[in-house]
Amino acid sequence: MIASIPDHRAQDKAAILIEALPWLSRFHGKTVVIKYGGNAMINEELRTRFAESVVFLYYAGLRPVVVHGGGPQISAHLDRLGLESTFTAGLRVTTPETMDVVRMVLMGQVNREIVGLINRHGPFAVGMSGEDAHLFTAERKHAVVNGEQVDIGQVGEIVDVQPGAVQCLISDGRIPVVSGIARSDEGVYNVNADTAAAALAVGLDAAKLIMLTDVEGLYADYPDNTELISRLTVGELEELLPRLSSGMVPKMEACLTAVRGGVPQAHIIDGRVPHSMLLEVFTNQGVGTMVVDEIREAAELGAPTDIYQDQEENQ
Ligand SMILES: Nc1ncnc2c1ncn2[C@@H]1O[C@H](COP(=O)(O)OP(=O)(O)O)[C@@H](O)[C@H]1O
Ligand SMILES: CC(=O)N[C@@H](CCC(=O)OP(=O)(O)O)C(=O)O
Repeated sequence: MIASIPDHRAQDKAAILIEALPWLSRFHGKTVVIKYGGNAMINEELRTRFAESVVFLYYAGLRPVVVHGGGPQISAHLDRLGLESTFTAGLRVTTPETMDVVRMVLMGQVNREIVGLINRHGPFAVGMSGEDAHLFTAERKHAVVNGEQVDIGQVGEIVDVQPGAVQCLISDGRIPVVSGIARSDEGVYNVNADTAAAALAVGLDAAKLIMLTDVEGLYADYPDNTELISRLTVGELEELLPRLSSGMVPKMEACLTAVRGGVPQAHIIDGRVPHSMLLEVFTNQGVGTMVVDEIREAAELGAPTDIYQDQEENQ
């Protein structure tokens, strides 16, 4: 009997699947922290596709951990209550009244919805607040405007991460879904979700931090020029940071914290594109903006680079 040859479409699918092989091998068993921003969860279709991608990563042998935001959802709820949203240097000015709404929307609405969507596929997702089991401990953070410190209320800066409870969930085959609220002996704090995701990625020694947002990645000269920067070293990012504007500031600072803290790669990708996360993890071309530490990368590849040569020349 002669075996029938599959048509071209089936062969194309096989080629796409086999392209993922080196990435499956590289990331098998590795923890990947995914920051899911409020702007990338604006409709049911996107939220459903996001949950599918997370479950796909899980079945592919990675250990996904989700840290979610919900800024637009918090603002919408404050608006319904007749309360104004005020941001200073990209951070929400958080009065005690605002803090109650932040906590309610993040844990009672956004976290529940993500957990529910992932759990359509099996008993995987477990929701947690950064307050649980001392996951995130914070201190009060001040914003800096024109070199002056400005009081922005109950906004926190994470000073300690105890990832034990998250690690237990991962070992038990679960997908932790974490909101960026932090505790302290004085009370609770509202933490920017990008910052919380970076702190957790470092605490878990993650192989990657992926941030989903509502743009393709980091643009070189936003808003005048939307040319995408596809790869950037921590040194280049440090130089660029003072010229960035609000939304991207916490995001790029978070990439810097993660990579400086030992996470090999941090990525900003477009959460409006269904399954963009899978394109980032499993395809050769990648998507969005990737931040790497050039010295660490060179050491892993075992190849001499200009940096090492420069250092030798300077010695
Ligand atoms: N250089 C830049 N490149 C891309 N986007 C930028 C840049 N500077 C500012 N932004 C803004 O940052 C926004 C993303 O940040 P944010 O609104 O906080 O998203 P999220 O809810 O995903 O955390 C973009 O929609 C864009 O308007
Ligand atoms: C201090 C601070 O600004 N906290 C954010 C927390 C949510 C968040 O970061 O959500 P996105 O990722 O969707 O922007 C806020 O209150 O909006």
